[in-house]
Amino acid sequence: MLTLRNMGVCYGQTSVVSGLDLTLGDGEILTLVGPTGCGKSTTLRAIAGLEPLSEGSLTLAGMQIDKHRFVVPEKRGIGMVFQDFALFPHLNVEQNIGFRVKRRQPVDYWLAVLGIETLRKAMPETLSGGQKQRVALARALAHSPSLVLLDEPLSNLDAALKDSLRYVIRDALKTANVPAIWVTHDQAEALSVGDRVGIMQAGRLAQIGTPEACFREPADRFVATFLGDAAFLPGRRCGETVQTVLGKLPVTAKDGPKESMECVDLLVRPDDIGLAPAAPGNACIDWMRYEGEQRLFGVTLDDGTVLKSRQNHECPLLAGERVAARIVARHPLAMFAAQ
Ligand SMILES: Nc1ncnc2c1ncn2[C@@H]1O[C@H](COP(=O)(O)OP(=O)(O)OP(=O)(O)O)[C@@H](O)[C@H]1O
Repeated sequence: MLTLRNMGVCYGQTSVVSGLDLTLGDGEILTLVGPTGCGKSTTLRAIAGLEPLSEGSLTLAGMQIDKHRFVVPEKRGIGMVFQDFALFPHLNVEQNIGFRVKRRQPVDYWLAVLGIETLRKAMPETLSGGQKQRVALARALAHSPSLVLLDEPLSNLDAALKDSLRYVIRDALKTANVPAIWVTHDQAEALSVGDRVGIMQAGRLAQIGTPEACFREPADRFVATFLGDAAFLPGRRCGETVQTVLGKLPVTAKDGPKESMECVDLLVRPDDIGLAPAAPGNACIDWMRYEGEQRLFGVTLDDGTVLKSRQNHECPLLAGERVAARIVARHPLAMFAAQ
């Protein structure tokens, strides 16, 4: 288990990470996403002991660490997986995995679980990127770490391999039942492999929660737009519903300030909008992008609101056509104060 309390990190006088609070349970995978330079790698480096804490504390496997109590990286029991694999070039696969591991059993076990038994005598330079990353993960897990940190583990691999290897890594972490923090640039990767997702902005956690909660009920507009295509439909609040040009819609109405909002914007994603040919309709198609399995449409409603709609690839609508746009989402929409 890992606990961060108000953790902060500075480079010189510059604070780059601050106020991080989180607890990772046994076997829990947290994915960390955010724009470039927001402090994701620095957070991992501080947890690993490669940067000192400037504020707050970190508790890991009974060790309490803060700016006065430092524990060297080798004593933290953390397994690291990097984007450049970082294998020892002069050691073969089983020697890499077994490096400083006293027993043979975990080496054989992770060779088998990760499907690389036949590569045990291979040298790193003869391996593909995907194979190297499996070896790097096996090496991290063979030490029975109390935490695994993964810094962009898939970013040096091609798209098709990325999609399959992400689940291989997730399954291996779950088999080991070890908590992990997995930094990625890829929102789809973060949402699909994390038990929870943390979205960072300018050194702070803007939101942390289950992938579904962060995607559907983002804490703010930054999270809403960072996690996926987002448009905002203006409306006027009346109780638990909001009156918009697309009808009266249910919203996620809960906490404090939102209660007092009257003029609001509702988060609508491309999958929330249905289109049908209609004259006169209520909208016009501005453009269409063919994506293979689907088509993405840019649509302007008659009141000037600009939205996107994603449809099946067989949808025959074309740019310039009049359409009836409607909300097809079956969940209440997230609501923000109007801007
Ligand atoms: N060794 C360093 N000395 C000074 N500043 C640094 C150092 N390493 C990183 N920074 C700065 O700290 C901030 C956070 O960097 P960090 O690498 O943690 O961001 P990141 O979210 O991982 O970015 P990316 O997604 O591009 O990898 C950036 O402004 C970066 O320029």
